[in-house]
This record gives sequence, C-alpha cells and structure tokens, in this order.
Amino acid sequence: MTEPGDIINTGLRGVPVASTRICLVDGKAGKLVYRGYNITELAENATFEEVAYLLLFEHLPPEKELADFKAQLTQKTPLPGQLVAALKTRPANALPMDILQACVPMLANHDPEAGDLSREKATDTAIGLIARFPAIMAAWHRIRNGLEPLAPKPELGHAANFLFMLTGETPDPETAKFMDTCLVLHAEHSFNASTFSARQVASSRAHMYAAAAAGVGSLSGELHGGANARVMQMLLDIGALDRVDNYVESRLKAGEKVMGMGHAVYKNGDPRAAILAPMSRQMGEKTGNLKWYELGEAVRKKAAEVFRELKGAEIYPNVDFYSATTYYAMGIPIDLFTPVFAISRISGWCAHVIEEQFAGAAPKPALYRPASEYVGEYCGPEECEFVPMEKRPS
Ligand SMILES: CC(=O)SCCNC(=O)CCNC(=O)[C@H](O)C(C)(C)COP(=O)(O)OP(=O)(O)OC[C@H]1O[C@@H](n2cnc3c(N)ncnc32)[C@H](O)[C@@H]1OP(=O)(O)O
Ligand SMILES: O=C([O-])CC(=O)C(=O)O
Repeated sequence: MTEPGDIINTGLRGVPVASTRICLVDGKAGKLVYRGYNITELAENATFEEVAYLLLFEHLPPEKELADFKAQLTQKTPLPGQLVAALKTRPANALPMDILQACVPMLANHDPEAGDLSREKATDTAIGLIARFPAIMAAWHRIRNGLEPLAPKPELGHAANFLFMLTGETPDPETAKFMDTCLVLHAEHSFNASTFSARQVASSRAHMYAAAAAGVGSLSGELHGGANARVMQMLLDIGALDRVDNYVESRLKAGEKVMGMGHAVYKNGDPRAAILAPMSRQMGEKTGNLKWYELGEAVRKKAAEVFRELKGAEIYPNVDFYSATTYYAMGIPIDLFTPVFAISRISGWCAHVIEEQFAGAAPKPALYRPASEYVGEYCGPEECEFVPMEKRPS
C-alpha cells in the first residue's frame, strides 16, 4: 500500500533493487562489463563457453577447467527421449519461444533431483540448461520440418554445434565464429526484464528450472528479446531503400516504435550494436547480399533524424538491430532469432539465480515484493458489501 505523495516507479527505471557482482551496464559511458571484463575484450578474445563459465564460476577458466566444462556441456546436451517424443506432438506452427519455455519444466520433470535446492545442484542444472537450450531449439526446428533431431558433434564448439544440429551442416569457421561472438554479446545484461523475472522467481526459492522458464517468457516480448525478429520483419516489409523514409517517418509520427532502436539504459549507444554492425556487413558481403544491412543502415539514420526532429533527442540502435540482419544472412529462420538470444542469455539468468539464492553481495537479496497503489473501486467510503448472485444486476 502506498502513502499519499509516494512516487510510483512504473518499470522501475533506475531504481536499484539489488547489488550484483555479475555485470555492469553503464548507460552514460555506453559500457558493458561481465565480471570485470569489458564486452569488447570478451567479444574479441573469448568463446561463449569461456563466458558462460566466467558468469557461473566468477573467473575465467584455466585450460583444464574449460575442457571439463565443455565436456560437461557435451555430455548434458542430449535431450530426454520423452521430451523429443513430446515435441513431435506439438503443432508445427507453435511459436518457438513457447516451445522453449514449455520444455524447461519438462526438463525438470525428467530430473529426479529437480527439487534439490543446494548450490551444487543449481550449478549442475545451469550447465544442463546451457547445454540443452540449443538442442531443444534445433530439435524443434527439425521436427516442425518433418526431420529427425541430430546429435551434437563433440568436436564442435557450442555455437557451431547449434548451427550443425539446426541445419545438419558443419558451419564454415567464419560463420561459426560470428555466431559464437553473437552468443558472447547476448549472454548477460544485469537487471534487464528477463533476468529480473528469473531473479524474482528465484527470490521465492523456486528452483532453477522455474526461474529459467520465467526468463524465457519475459525475453519473448517484442520490447525485449523479441525485437530482433521484429526488426527483420520491418526490413522485409519496407523491402526497398526508396521506401525507408516514408515508412520511418509515418511510423514515428504516428507514435509507433521503430524496432531495434532505443534502450532503457544506454542513452548514448549500445556497445554491442557497435560490435554487431560490422559483423552484419561482413555476413552480408560473405553471402553476396548487402541489401538488408544497407536497408538497416538507412532505417537507423532516418529514425535518428526523425526522432531528433520530434523529440529533440538522440536514438541509437540496440543489440537487436544488427543481430537481426546478421542472423538473417546466416540463414537462421526469423522466428528462431529470439531463441538464439535465449540460447545465450540462459547463462546470465543462471548466474543471477545462483547469485540471488546463494551468492548475493550485501545487502542480502530478499523476496521481491514491491508495493502498488490501489486505484480500484470502493462502494462509497467503505468496502463493498458482498452481493449474493440472485441480487446482482444481469
Ligand atoms: C535486448 C533488449 O531488450 S534491447 C530493447 C529491444 N526493444 C526494442 O528494440 C523495441 C523498441 N524500443 C523501445 O520500445 C524502447 O526504446 C525501450 C522499451 C527498449 C526502452 O524505452 P525507454 O527509453 O526506457 O523508455 P521510453 O519508452 O520512455 O522512451 C522514451 C521516449 O522515446 C520513445 N522511444 C523509445 N524507443 C523508441 C523507438 N524504438 N521508436 C520510437 N520511439 C521510441 C518512447 O516512445 C518515449 O517517447 P515519449 O516520451 O513521447 O513517450
Ligand atoms: O538491459 C535491457 O534492458 C535490455 C537489454 O539490452 C538486454 O537484456 O540485453
């Protein structure tokens, strides 16, 4: 309950609700840091497996620990047969993010220790979820196309294996590297909506699977991870450079959003977009089709110009803007763009669940329970008197 004069922070923008050692998002400086390491350094030098390890275990892995971690990922990747059988009963037009979200509690069903709330178990479940998210999405894509799921190849890295399990072809090293970098860039982002959802569920001491399923649901929305698919749909709708100005102007003037632009925290640009932009161009060059990169650039410039005119402020592309054209050039189906985000972000969610439940920095995490202002009805000055069914107006 609120008191008169209380300020209502819809969206909790800028309201600190926890301390975290996992990630710094510095909106003013346009800086992103995972456990002390700048994202630019990580994108250039680290693999997704190293980053996932860093997020979960709080340090970069020495060689042997990384080898063990990769072996655990490979060992945990195969899906329970009954889960694959269940996927075969789903309608082919089911949304992939719904499929992914539904599979998370199914994995819990097949884990006899799901209810073990120890830190060791949470870490083990985390590795299992990181291993299986790509397997679930690749299996689902093949099943909906009438194909059998594929087992991973132990000699491939996480990113390359996802592409292999999806397409049945081992990706070329450059494409595999780009996908790996995309996974590094999407792994973590402090208290974004999906991570907050996962932490909020974990704060009730629910298990890792319950928190991860909440994360998937939150990420699916078009204002969050779902924006990458919406960016590509927008570019396809526009279709040609000479239609960009009209499309962007009419959208912004009607008070509608240009997807992939703007950010709740970065007001001077998203550092991940700066890394992804050249990757999107290079993937376009590699496939001999720069059309979507160039169309994106035209949208970005026009949106910034019209936004400045309308609001007197700058707007920049976010991580979802260039990942869209990068994935499209890689041949990833549009409805799998957001699942690719989830395949990476599961590592951040898991690190946050562990922090929330076992490793919180001071002040110690608490069950999330914000307040709300009641603006509903009373019947006069008092609560309403209960009306029996026969006396209610029809
Ligand atoms: C991984 C991620 O989740 S990154 C974000 C992915 N989402 C998108 O790309 C969807 C498009 N972008 C947006 O909707 C927004 O930029 C958000 C929700 C991400 C962040 O919004 P915020 O900056 O926190 O706040 P807010 O919604 O108040 O934006 C400020 C103003 O800019 C406008 N604005 C922000 N982004 C956009 C946009 N992409 N297109 C048009 N207008 C926009 C808002 O409508 C608002 O206008 P108003 O003051 O007249 O109401
Ligand atoms: O932090 C946010 O609000 C959204 C975001 O960029 C992310 O989750 O990667």
